[in-house]
Amino acid sequence: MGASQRTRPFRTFRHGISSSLLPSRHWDAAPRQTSSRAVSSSAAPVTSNIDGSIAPAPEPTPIRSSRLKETKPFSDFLTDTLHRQHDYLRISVTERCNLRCVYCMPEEGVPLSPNEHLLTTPEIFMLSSVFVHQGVTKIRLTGGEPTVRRDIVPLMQQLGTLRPHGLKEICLTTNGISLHRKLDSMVEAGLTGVNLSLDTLDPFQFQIMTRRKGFAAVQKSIDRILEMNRLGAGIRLKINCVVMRGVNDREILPFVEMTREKDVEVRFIEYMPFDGNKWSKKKMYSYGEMLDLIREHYPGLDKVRDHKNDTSKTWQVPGHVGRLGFITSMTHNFCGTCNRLRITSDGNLKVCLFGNAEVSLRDILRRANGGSPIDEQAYEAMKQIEMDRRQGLVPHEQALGIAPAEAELLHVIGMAVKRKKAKHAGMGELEHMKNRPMILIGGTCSARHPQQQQQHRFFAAAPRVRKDDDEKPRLTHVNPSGAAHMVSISSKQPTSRTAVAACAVHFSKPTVLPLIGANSLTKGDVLSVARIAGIMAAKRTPDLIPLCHPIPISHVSVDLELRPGEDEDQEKKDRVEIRATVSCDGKTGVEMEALTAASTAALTVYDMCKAVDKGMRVEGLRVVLKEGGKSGRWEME
Ligand SMILES: Nc1nc2c(ncn2[C@@H]2O[C@H](COP(=O)(O)OP(=O)(O)OP(=O)(O)O)[C@@H](O)[C@H]2O)c(=O)[nH]1
Ligand SMILES: C[S@@+](CC[C@H](N)C(=O)[O-])C[C@H]1O[C@@H](n2cnc3c(N)ncnc32)[C@H](O)[C@@H]1O
Ligand code: SF4
Ligand code: SF4
Repeated sequence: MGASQRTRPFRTFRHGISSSLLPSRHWDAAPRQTSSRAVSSSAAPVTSNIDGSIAPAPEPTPIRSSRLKETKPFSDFLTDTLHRQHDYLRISVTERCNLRCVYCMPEEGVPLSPNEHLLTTPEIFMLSSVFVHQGVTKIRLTGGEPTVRRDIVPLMQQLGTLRPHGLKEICLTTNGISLHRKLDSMVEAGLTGVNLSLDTLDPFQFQIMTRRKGFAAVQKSIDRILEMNRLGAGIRLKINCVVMRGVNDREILPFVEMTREKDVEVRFIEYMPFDGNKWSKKKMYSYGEMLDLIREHYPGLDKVRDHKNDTSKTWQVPGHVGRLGFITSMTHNFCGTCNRLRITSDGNLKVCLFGNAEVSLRDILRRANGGSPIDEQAYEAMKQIEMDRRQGLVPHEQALGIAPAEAELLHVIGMAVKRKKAKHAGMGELEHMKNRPMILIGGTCSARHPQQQQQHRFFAAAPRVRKDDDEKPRLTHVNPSGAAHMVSISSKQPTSRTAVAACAVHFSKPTVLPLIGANSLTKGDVLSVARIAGIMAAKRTPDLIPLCHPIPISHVSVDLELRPGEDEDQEKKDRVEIRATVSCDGKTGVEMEALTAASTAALTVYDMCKAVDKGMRVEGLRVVLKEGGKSGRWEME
């Protein structure tokens, strides 16, 4: 992308859309490449913006790129109102993991998104390409555990093709379990840095902290990196060690010793609270305490100058080859120089690690493919449409293809970045933050008050009609004498069941969504309050819906996503999309609970926004998935 595109002010873009973002040099006379292989690491440097494969690249010489850096103002889309320039993109490539670290994941793992919700490799590449052409110079692949993604190496190869366009670093954060098997091909693809998580140097303690075996495999990965570096690979290696008091704090000094002869940066991370990780202040070992402990044994410990965007504070023991870093998320925030954006594995852009607001980039991309996930074949077809568009064979207004997606992506990214706050909730407040996903409701709702177990007094809702053997219709919620009753489920076996319900609140004004995203409505944090309301409502369903059984719910989550309208005229309005998931181990399904959760969350959004938009509509309440019980899995088409 040329300088003029990079500096184009955001407001100007809103009104003069799309084609200017695809400079003709990217398209004219560009040879069409027909396979995804064409974008592998060995391909000629011909990538373009979102299509990534068909344009002549700028010369990749260091002199020229440094000159460009000096002369080009940074992209306005990636610059926030505090002038922070976001040139570092973290992409989560999977939700899965082969470990269960005590500070990160519950023992049973976390509920995974359906596969089709996750970004495909072409989608990750397309998004990366857009960001790189706007000025992102560093991409970190993370997760979950990124190495468990089957196509992680081909993905990295594709990202490697963005290097001539300004991408300087391709990094990986990994637990190292299977890295040694993929490392060589990753380095060949362009991997420049590995942050490897290792919290202990004791194999038994490893098993306690990760709830899995694998210490030897991690060592193998570290050894292989160091060996490749001795051969000149130049992989920047950092070891991430989360310090928990009473668990692994006795290993701080052995880790410092590791830097004596090994060229690594060992980074001690302050233990952060995440939902379900049983965080407590007592278990958090602070930066100050760690420094005191290390200084006691290494009095000459020296401060090393940090790069302005580093999350860690760097130190070195004189004479040691390696260095020490401290990630002080809990005690000293580093938000003032934040240069990070993140994309979740299901394609949402998050402008802050602790921020609540997310916007879906995946849906914008997929709209350009008629709403379907973009696989390699679809990606090739989209590129072809774009070629045809450039040659006038497809009308410019045609919604399919790459150009409309790219234009909308930049619009949405720019809006989200502009809404980024100065810092997250504030240090110290982190431990009290309410905006975490409330995944597990646990025993509290299943242990209902005995009064809640009684039959319900109301039966105004239309009962289901079932036919008896003699074909006479029978009302299932009414007994033979005509009195309302709850259908007996005593003969049913409990099974694990899940239901997902969805709906949306559509706004009549374009001003509301940004206010919610910036959390600046006078009534408070709309998304958090609505989420809690939905969860509470799910638990109260049998109190609201006549003849509904009280069910021992084991899990409720309510997700709310801000979706900007699809066009300038707001024809498809800005909306908050709501999705409620409820699970139980019970004898009857939980779709009523899911519907109640989704609708209550929607009503709460309505309540909190009615002062700024009286024309809101709650729409599309429906069950989208049911799983478990006799009928197995059902999903709305
Ligand atoms: N507050 C905050 N902490 C972060 C952020 N990104 C990473 N961290 C912290 O940094 C730790 C290590 O993360 P890594 O994935 O290794 O990434 P990193 O430290 O940002 O990576 P580099 O700076 O590129 O080495 C995480 O466990 C978090 O504690 C962020 O955006 N904000
Ligand atoms: C979530 S992991 C994902 C990448 C990869 N699976 C790994 O472990 O490196 C990214 C980083 O977050 C850190 N992390 C996870 N939970 C944390 C917590 N509660 N406090 C501080 N850091 C945490 C991990 O140690 C790891 O370095
Ligand atoms: S820290 Fe990484 S390896 Fe450990 S459970 Fe979390 S995602 Fe998995
Ligand atoms: S908490 Fe948010 S603003 Fe602060 S450094 Fe992390 S991502 Fe940036």
